[in-house]
Amino acid sequence: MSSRTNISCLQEAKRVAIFGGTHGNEMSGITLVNMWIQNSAEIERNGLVIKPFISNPRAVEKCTRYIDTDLNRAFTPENLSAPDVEGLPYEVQRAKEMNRMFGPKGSSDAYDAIFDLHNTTSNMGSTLILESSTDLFNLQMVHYIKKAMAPHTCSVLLNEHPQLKYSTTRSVAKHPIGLEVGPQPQGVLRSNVFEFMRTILKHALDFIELFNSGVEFPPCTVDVFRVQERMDYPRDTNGNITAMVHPHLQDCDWEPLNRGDPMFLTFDGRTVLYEGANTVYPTFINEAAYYEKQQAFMTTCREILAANAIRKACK
Ligand SMILES: CC(=O)N[C@@H](CC(=O)O)C(=O)O
Ligand SMILES: [Zn+2]
Repeated sequence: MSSRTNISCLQEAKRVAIFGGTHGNEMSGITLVNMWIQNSAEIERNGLVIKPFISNPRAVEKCTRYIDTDLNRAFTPENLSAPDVEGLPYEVQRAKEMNRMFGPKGSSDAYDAIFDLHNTTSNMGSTLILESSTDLFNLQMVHYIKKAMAPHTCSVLLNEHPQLKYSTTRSVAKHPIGLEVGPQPQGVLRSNVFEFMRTILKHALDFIELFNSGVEFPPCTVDVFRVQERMDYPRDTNGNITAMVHPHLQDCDWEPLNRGDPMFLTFDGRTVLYEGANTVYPTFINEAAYYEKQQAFMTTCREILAANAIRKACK
């Protein structure tokens, strides 16, 4: 069998957007994107159109996650097809506007790749977020980035969960990639987090430039953490939180949580144990933005995805 048999030929990626300020209090992406809007030399690549863009300028101005509703949940088919009437929530208007600029979502006119820059208050380190296990272009790209970032770890979170997947800002692109770097408090810029995000993006753009130049990427595997379940805080009958993330779990993102391990510490000093049968890998532990979403952390399971070799399709 010829070695060419398993090469997937994919379309060139010509138009790329970099979103910062999808959440107006996540300062690394906001600062990087504003910097690149001023001077784009650092993100320019041969044959690529790259658009740095502030997704939610009103939220950025107020340094708040959103004005009316979470922009990173707003790119639903219902919202995107809603008529342009007065009085729509600001983020729904903005989603429709961005869908016209970078989409339409799901169409051949959509941008090829969108990098959406986020920060977390959790101790997740550098994380790439994927929405599909079958997007070969993205799998090859995250493989390239992980290798380039070594010896630093870059984790991959895969959210394909039928109920827990949400309609992200980046989802208007053919290849949506989230960057999630932490820990960084909301409204705060930390130089280490800023520099990690900047370096990941550099490698990502290098990958796209190489791909477009005709380089072939051999088959690879990618270790991912697949979203499994959302875990809420313990609550009383009125719905008020009655416990904190246990000190043994706090900051232990991506580390195994086994049956019988401490999970929460109630205000009156009781330890609540994890009772699931299988080992899971928690992430987004004690993320500030998720209190309103009734989520203390998310469980994931480890999985190894395989990707075909890829190269640019000949026209
Ligand atoms: C802390 C935070 O904002 N995380 C992002 C994750 C993502 O982009 O998928 C969000 O919930 O929208
Ligand atoms: Zn965010």
